[in-house]
Amino acid sequence: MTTVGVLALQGSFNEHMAALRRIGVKGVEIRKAEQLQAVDALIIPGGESTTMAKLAHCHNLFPALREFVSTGKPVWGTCAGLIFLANKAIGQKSGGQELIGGLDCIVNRNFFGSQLQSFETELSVPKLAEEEGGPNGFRGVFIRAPAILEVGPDVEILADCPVPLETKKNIMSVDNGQEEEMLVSCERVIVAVRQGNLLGTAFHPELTSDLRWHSFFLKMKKDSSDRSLQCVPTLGTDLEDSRGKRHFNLPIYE
Ligand SMILES: NC(=O)CC[C@H](N)C(=O)O
Repeated sequence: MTTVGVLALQGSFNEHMAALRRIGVKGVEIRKAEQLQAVDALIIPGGESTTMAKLAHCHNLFPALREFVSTGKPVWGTCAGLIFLANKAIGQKSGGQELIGGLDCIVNRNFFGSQLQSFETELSVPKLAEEEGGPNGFRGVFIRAPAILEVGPDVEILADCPVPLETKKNIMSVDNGQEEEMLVSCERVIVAVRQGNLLGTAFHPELTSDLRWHSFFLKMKKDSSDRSLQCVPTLGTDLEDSRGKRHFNLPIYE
């Protein structure tokens, strides 16, 4: 049976665990390096990437996380998790932050502005619809979200979105009490990518009732000899884990 690890240091790991339960896949909260050996795929949730990096450093998780990425097992970073997976992040707090790396892209950490500039928008996701069915659109929940500014040649763009007027007007991005100039000249930015075994989304699919990104991720596999990671939809039900503990699905945005 497929087991998916969810990095559970900080951020929206509970929501990813609940999404996995809803599609009938076993999720395991990962807090220690050795736990990674027992999982087939890994989700790095949204939250706050600097804090997550400090916690990962304290728990000596970086070597094991980098090793996991290099094995070719599927790894999905959502929002702060996307920043964590990127080869380069700009707009970091002073002193910088450690990244896992592997995803050949440059992200801007708080591209869309502060928490107050969080927004929701309908994204066009043809690749997701092609592989998972359903509508061409997906409700993107962007919370103090990053954006992908540049991608390498092996990176497939799965979704982009127009830069909101508010972001364009915001030529100052405030971080750590310091104002830093951020000129927004582009009309659209990239918000979802795939590169081999790595998936990155700048938004939060785990906060919606549309589970297609989770199911899409579970079908990513190391090479053609691997069986795809199976999932059995159990929409709308609450599940017991292997120890008989009952978990209730969390409220989601409809
Ligand atoms: N919702 C999120 O994960 C926000 C990420 C945040 N911009 C960061 O730097 O970590």
